[in-house]
Amino acid sequence: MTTQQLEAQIRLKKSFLCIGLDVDLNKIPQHLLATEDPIFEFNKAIIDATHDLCVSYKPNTAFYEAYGIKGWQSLEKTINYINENYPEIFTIADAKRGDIGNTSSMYAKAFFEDLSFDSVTVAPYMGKDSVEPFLAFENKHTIMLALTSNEGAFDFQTLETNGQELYKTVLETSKNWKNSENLMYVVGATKAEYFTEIRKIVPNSFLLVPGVGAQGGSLSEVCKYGMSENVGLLINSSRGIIYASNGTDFAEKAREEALKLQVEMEGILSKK
Ligand SMILES: O=c1ccn([C@@H]2O[C@H](COP(=O)(O)O)[C@@H](O)[C@H]2O)c(=O)[nH]1
Repeated sequence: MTTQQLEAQIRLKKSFLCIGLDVDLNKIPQHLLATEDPIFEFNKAIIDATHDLCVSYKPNTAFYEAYGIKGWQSLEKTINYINENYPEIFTIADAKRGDIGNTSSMYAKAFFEDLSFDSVTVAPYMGKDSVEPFLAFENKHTIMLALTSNEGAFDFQTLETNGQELYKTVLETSKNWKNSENLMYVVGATKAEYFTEIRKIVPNSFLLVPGVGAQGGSLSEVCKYGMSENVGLLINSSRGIIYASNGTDFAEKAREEALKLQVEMEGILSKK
């Protein structure tokens, strides 16, 4: 999917919501455990109930890898289901990969070719040659960690190196990499006060913003400081939506939570 197609979906749906599909078998409704593939059945119901309210789904691969080969099969079925039934949705494999060049190329093939995700998250720690293999894929997007939502973000990301905070160096340096137009960045919703500075460096890039909902980040604060001319934000909520209920009404309740965020987003977009 191109960036322009994603922007068109945001305008059409009046939403820049990304729903996180972080499926934990201990948290999903009991009745699904009797099915052959509880993870897929859960995702399918959530997707069918919410696809018109969001522009993106983000399975975090940890929640699938934790269940071995069966989990990976559930991930494959989930991405195929989205691509076949809702091809307008922007898909994110939250896998936080990155390694020496030839290994990164194989990670990129796994997520972009084998699984057909639109994007994958990567860690910037190994530098340019670990990220450029992902950027080489046309109409695919590499979402690089910049300033994460957790407390540990302050351990390294905000430390000063050569007179500026490391996350700023990551943003600035990566703009010069080959095919950098395929880059997006992760910035946590819990760090809303940093968005003004971030927008000075990457005024037009898409930012994937996790941390609204269960982690307490504020949607309105993020939008106030982080919204670009073309919106440029994908706001993620996972647990806050998908675990709204663990009864038979789980998909309905997930829709209600997604709708609350979509309505807030529509309000923000109308004032833009
Ligand atoms: O800085 C980051 C980067 C990634 N995440 C991931 O996003 C979701 C958030 O889930 P919630 O349940 O809405 O808190 C999850 O997959 C994280 O691993 C993040 O939270 N912060």
